[in-house]
Amino acid sequence: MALAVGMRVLTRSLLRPWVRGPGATPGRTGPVAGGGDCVRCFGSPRVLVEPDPAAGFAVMKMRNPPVNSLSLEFLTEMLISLEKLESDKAFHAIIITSDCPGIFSAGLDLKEMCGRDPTHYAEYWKAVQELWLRFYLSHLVVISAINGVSPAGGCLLALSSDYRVLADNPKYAIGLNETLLGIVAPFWFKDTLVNTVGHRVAERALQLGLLFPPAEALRVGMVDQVVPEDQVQSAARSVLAQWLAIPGHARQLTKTLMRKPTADRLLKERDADIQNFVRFISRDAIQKALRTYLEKLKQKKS
Ligand SMILES: CC/C=C\C/C=C\C/C=C\CC/C=C/CC(=O)SCCNC(=O)CCNC(=O)[C@H](O)C(C)(C)COP(=O)(O)OP(=O)(O)OC[C@H]1O[C@@H](n2cnc3c(N)ncnc32)[C@H](O)[C@@H]1OP(=O)(O)O
Repeated sequence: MALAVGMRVLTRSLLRPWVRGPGATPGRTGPVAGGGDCVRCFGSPRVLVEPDPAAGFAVMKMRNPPVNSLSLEFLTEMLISLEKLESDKAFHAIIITSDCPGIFSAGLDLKEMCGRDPTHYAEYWKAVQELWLRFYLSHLVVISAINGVSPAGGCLLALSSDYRVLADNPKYAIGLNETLLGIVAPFWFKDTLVNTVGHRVAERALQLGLLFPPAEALRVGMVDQVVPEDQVQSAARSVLAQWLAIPGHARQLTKTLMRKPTADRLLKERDADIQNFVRFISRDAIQKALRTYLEKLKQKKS
């Protein structure tokens, strides 16, 4: 309910034409980060959408610095942008990438799961479920251009796309590292990983909280392609052409056929999953583990 209200407010206030570049004003064309002109960018403070309707796709850039952690507001803004693109017949695909150098996404925002009350945890988890369901089942082709590190929820986001291109940088590790934080990846994170890399690789990766550097990620099938860092966006665009050449209805029905059973598992027990999360995350031991982890991240700097 709160999410629905929040989304209505955000839709009204945030989804206006958005033009990037020094001195750019809304409604005008301006330069964009990757070069070239942004004809009609739109979006919200944390999500920049660069549409190319003539080519049938849009680039969705995450920009929630410093690390694109998936806060409630950020999740909501991503959902709204995705819904807007899905409801526009001009778009058949999106490329999701990051505007934060070196970071695709640091995953779920630990501050949303630490020191808050059960109502907040429930609202937050519902938004996490919603984003996964929308991306995982989207009728659009979703390509991840992974231009940075992507642990846990960042990895889940990438795994929810149809194809993953990862920049070849040893720092850009990807994986579901929840156990390293003393928490447990829920069954639908696990199912998404199993569907991608198979049961044995997933079992080992999940228990050990493995974060795979690019070559390893490619070897186990966690990503589909590893390319030099400066070619991630162009590689994503090239592969998109192949996906868009397939008759859309046939591809979409096939995607549904492959993914619906996994999504249905969550859809059937959404409320129970929320309650389970709230119970788990509220435990003193889990709260302590998360605080300690956040503290370690801070200490790493000093
Ligand atoms: C029986 C039970 C069964 C089932 C259980 C039921 C339910 C399931 C329960 C729980 C599941 C919950 C699932 C969670 C999934 C997640 O996504 S958890 C998040 C995991 N993420 C990480 O581990 C990444 C942590 N971050 C990093 O490793 C580094 O920050 C990173 C490599 C991304 C970048 O490094 P660097 O560039 O050096 O930046 P800093 O480390 O200095 O970070 C900058 C500031 O950002 C803050 N920060 C980093 N990550 C997060 C985050 N995920 N959330 C919030 N904040 C984050 C960091 O603290 C710094 O803040 P500061 O500037 O110090 O204020």
